[in-house]
Order: sequence, then structure tokens, then C-alpha cells
Amino acid sequence: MTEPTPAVEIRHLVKDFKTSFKRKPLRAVDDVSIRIMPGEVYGLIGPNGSGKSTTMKALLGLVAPTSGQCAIFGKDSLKVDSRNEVGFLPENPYFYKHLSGEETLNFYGKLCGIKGAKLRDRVKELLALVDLEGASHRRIGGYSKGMLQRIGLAQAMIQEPRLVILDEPTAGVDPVGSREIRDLIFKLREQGITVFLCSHLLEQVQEVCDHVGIIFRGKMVKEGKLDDLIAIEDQTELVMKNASPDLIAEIQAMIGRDDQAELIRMGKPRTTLERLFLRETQKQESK
Ligand SMILES: Nc1ncnc2c1ncn2[C@@H]1O[C@H](COP(=O)(O)OP(=O)(O)OP(=O)(O)O)[C@@H](O)[C@H]1O
Repeated sequence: MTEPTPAVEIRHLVKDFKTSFKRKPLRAVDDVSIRIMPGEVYGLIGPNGSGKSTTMKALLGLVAPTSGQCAIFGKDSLKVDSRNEVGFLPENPYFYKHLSGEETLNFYGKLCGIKGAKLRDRVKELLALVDLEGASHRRIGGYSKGMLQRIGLAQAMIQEPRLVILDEPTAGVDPVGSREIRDLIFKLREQGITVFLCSHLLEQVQEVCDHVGIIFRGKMVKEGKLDDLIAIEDQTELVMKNASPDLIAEIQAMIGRDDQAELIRMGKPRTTLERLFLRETQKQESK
């Protein structure tokens, strides 16, 4: 069976920005490669200024790579038609404040070439998805940050994209609003939509993402399947059902008799994404 075309393929991406103060350009992204298969939810995490937004912008063809290539469903990001199947929520989305939520979605729908009854139905469907039906006639200028992010997500979904790119979808949103956005990402995943997001909220990334990349000073320092990354290599997890106290005592005794094995605790030997993140970035810091 042939492997499906990746939803996202970033190969050896390098992006330098000219700086007015220094002669040497600033390397914002340094040889980053990312591959996201259809249906995956991929989280890119990293401190401020580590190159997350620049990577996403290069993928969207909004900045030209210094070197390397980016492709969406096999189409080069520098070509306009690569954007047909992508929805994007930027870090600070700008909306016309005098328009209502519904008018905003109508506006973006028309920009994408959707018209008539199809547009009406799509707008209705999206307002329900992001739970803004009650506020659909209110001016965007009066929306809270959480509502703005949700209308932004609806905007990103207007042309039924197969890939959604979310740059800090919960930035500035309170915990309740963040949870609502997290639930929306779950819904996208259920629909088989590929999601590529970056965030500072590690706990949230851990909850929604199945693949994770840690970027630090423009370099990818760790990448892979979340479950593999947060598993502790030299430990073994033994999960038993209906084990009697005698059996547990026997297993503990067996471990005690072994020269090397040691029972650390009984439970789930997993680290957290937050600890992994801190360990990997601190390792780089001390280099
Ligand atoms: N247009 C630009 N011109 C010059 N430098 C830029 C430009 N865009 C980004 N940079 C620089 O590139 C580096 C990476 O920025 P980027 O916005 O990609 O980081 P980030 O990881 O998304 O950060 P944050 O979490 O703060 O959004 C930063 O040092 C930033 O100042």
C-alpha cells in the first residue's frame, strides 16, 4: 500500500531575516523538518521567538524560505493553489470591528468564493460549531478574546479545509475559553481534519496533540509521537486488573530478589510534556 501524501511536509527549512542593527542576519528558523500525516494533530512548542510563527508562515507561503521547501498535501507552499485546502488562524487575527460575527463569516466566505444558500448554510453550521449563534448579530468590537478566537476558528474553517493551522489559538484566553477551543480542536480531529498548532500551553498541547515538536532558537530539538516522547525509556509499566494482594506481594518479592530491577512505584511511569519541554530546552541552553 502506498503511503498517503503528507498534509504538511517541511524539509530543511531555513529562514533568515535582515536586521537593521547587525550585519549578520537573524536566523529565525534553522534547518527545521516536519512531516504531518492526514488526520494528525501536531503541536509545535517553544519559547517566545523560537521560530514557531515563522515556520507556520513559511508553510503558508507568507514568508519566502531562505532555503528548504514546504508543501501542503504535496503542493509547494510558494504556489497559490497550495492554500486551497488550508484554514489559518493567525496569532492576532484582525477583524472589522463594525461587522457582526455572522457578517464576518459571510465576508470571508465570499472571499473564498462561496455564495448563496451554500454560504448561508455554512455560516449557520460554523456559528453552531463555535457556539456563537447567540452572539452572531453582535458587533465583533464587543466580543471577548475567547469569542474572537472562536470566530477566528470559524473563519479558518469556512471553505471546509483539510488542514487547519492555528498560531497560539488560546493566547490571552481564560481557562474556560481555552477549554472551549480545546474541545473545538477535538471536534476537528473527530472530523479527520489535520491540525497544526503552536502553543505555550503545554498541558493543552499534551491533551489534544498526538505528535509534538519542540523548537528552540530556530532548531527542532525533539520531535515525535507524544506517547513515545513522554514515555520513560528505562522503566516498564505493568498494568494489572484484579491482582490480589498476595500476587502483588509475590511480584514485589521477585523484583526484590533480582540484582538489577528495582520497583520505583506502582502507577503510570510517564513524565509530563512540560517536564520534557523544560529538560530539552535547558539542555540546549547549557550547550
Ligand atoms: N518579519 C521579521 N523581521 C525580522 N525578524 C523577524 C520577523 N519575524 C520574526 N522575526 C524574528 O524571528 C524570530 C522568530 O520569531 P517567531 O515569531 O517565528 O517566533 P515564535 O516562536 O512564533 O514567538 P512567539 O511565541 O513570541 O510568537 C524572533 O527573533 C523574531 O524577532
